[in-house]
Parts: sequence; C-alpha cells; structure tokens
Amino acid sequence: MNDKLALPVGTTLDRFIMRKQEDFPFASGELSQLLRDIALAAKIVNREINRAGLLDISGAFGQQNVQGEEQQKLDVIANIRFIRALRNGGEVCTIISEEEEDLIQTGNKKGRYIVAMDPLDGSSNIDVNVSIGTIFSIYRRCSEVGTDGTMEDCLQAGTQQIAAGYVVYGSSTMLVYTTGNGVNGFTYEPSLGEFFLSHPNIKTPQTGNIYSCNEGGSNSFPEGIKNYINYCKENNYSGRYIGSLVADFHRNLLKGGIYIYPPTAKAPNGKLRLLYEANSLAFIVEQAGGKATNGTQRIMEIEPTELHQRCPLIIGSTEMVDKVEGFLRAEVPVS
Ligand SMILES: O=P(O)(O)OC[C@H]1O[C@](O)(COP(=O)(O)O)[C@@H](O)[C@@H]1O
Ligand SMILES: [Mg+2]
Ligand SMILES: [Mg+2]
Repeated sequence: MNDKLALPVGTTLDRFIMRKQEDFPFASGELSQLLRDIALAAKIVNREINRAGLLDISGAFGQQNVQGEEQQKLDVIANIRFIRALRNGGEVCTIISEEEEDLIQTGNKKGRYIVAMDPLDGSSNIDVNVSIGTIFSIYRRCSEVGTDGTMEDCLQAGTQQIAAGYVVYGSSTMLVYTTGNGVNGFTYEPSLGEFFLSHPNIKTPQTGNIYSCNEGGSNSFPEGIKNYINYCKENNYSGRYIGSLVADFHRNLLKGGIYIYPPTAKAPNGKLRLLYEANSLAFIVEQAGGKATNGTQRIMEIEPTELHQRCPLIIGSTEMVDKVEGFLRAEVPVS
C-alpha cells in the first residue's frame, strides 16, 4: 500500500476510489466507475432492507433458485437492483448471480469486467432483523471486447480477481473491499447518502478466540473438524454464529476468529459457493493478513468448473486456519 496516499478517516468512498485509481495498473477509470455502481446499488438495497418490515417485501418470493433454495423477496429485489446498476453503469459485460442459473449478459459488449455476486447473503435472517449482506467479486474478461462474456471469462480462479468486497447491512451499513492493495472499510451515512472511510487498511489478528460454525450438523463433520471444535471448547473459545456469512466473517475479520462451513451429510461439498462467496472473502482475508482454505487447498487456487459449485470453507485468522488444517491432516487430536 502506498502510504503517502493514506487517506484520512472520513474520506468519501468516491474520493478514495479516485485517489487510489493509480494503484491499479490498468487505471482507466472503468474499475472506479464499476465500484461506484456497486456502491449505488448497495445504497438502494440498504433502503429496501431498512423498510422491509413496513413494505410487503418480507417473506418468500414463491419460487426456488438454482440452488434449490426458497428465494426470499429481498433476494430477488437485491438481484434486480444490482443487475440494473451494473447494466446501466456500462462497465460489466457479464454477471454471475446466486439467484440466476445462467450467465446474465448485460448487453454491454464493450464492458471489460465480469461480476460474480451473492446479492443477498444470509437469507434465513432477512425477516428476523439480523445482519445480512451482499458479496461480490470482479474479474477482467479474457475474451474479446465487443462480444458477450463467455463461460471461460466466468470460470476464472480466485487468484484472477482484480477486486472483491462485501456490504454488511447491520446496525450500520458498511462496504468493505480490496483491489489487491489492502482492505478498506466504509460506513454509510444515510442522511448524506455517502459512504465514508471508517476502517482504513484493515489487518486481521493472526489469532483469536472466536469460532463460527453451525454445530447443528456436527455429527457428520469430518473428524478433524470435530477435533478442532473440541479444541476450541477445551480452550474456552467463544462460539459465535449469526448464520449470515458476511456478518460472521466481518466480526472475525476485525476481532480475530475463524468461520468454518465443512462438508456435511446434508452438504457433502460444503454449503457455500466458490465464485461469489468463498473466493470474494478469501481475497479480502488474504489482503488483511488472514487465510482461506477448503481444508487441503487455498480457496483462491481452486479451478472453477461450474458457476454455482460449492466448496468447504475455513476462513479467518492464519494461526487458527493452520490449526484446523493440522487437525484435518492428522484426523487425530493434536494437543
Ligand atoms: O443455516 P446454515 O446451514 O448454518 O447456513 C448458513 C449459511 O448459509 C448462508 O445463508 C448462505 O448464503 P445465502 O443466504 O446467500 O444463500 C450464509 O450466509 C450462512 O453463513
Ligand atoms: Mg450467501
Ligand atoms: Mg444469497
């Protein structure tokens, strides 16, 4: 990170993006515009979320998505809002969304970017006023400009991400992202309609004492994961599980901790999606000094073969992730 360009807390996102543009080798303003388009959609979705209880936008939408999950109305609304903002912005040729089976061609054939997104993360928490989020990854297309994006453009490994981030709609709304030059967090000020730099250059602690895992499925966890959970309990770690990946990840990023969604009988490949959940957060955590693995392989080195493929996710403070990998290698208790 170029410290002479360290911007003060309170800098608007717009100004931050502009000043940081020269950090990016292809600095042509297109990525900056794309980040602004995402921030705009986040502001609109934030407004919908805040009013969900008042408007008829809570509850199920009445159809299932490609994952076989019951779509919530806000899943669909967030999906529409982000697609519209990216289409109107003109920088994105193709979108991969959790809520759509196939590629979404925006018609912006001159667009140089691909966006993979989870428009609304933590859907099970929408109607109960618990923090939810949006997750996104940005890739540069490898196909020729002037055509629609291809499947090859969309199945790039996480190491090819040029930017990634998330929005957490919680007690405050924050946008956290990286372009490969560190991680910065911005807090939304609704009365001014602006995101302001509130968490510059986020670094996650090397270790912590918080573990996040849905132990409800632990009977079918791999032995190594069971042993790690026991290790956490023997060492009086705190169990914290919101059930919204973005919110659990964000807490652990700031305080130190680990989030684990292993393979289970119900989800033999884990539950979370590689392209628009695991890869995005893996880029963020690595840029913040942490680590992300599927238990044996660095998440960002997994070569995608399907748009909506799932993978086990173990992500957070480096020493804690290393410990889990040790337990998995040993599959016997490691003191
Ligand atoms: O209910 P479970 O099995 O613990 O799963 C919760 C996980 O599933 C998710 O809700 C999946 O994301 P979506 O809500 O975007 O489908 C994560 O946010 C969360 O961490
Ligand atoms: Mg999700
Ligand atoms: Mg979702």
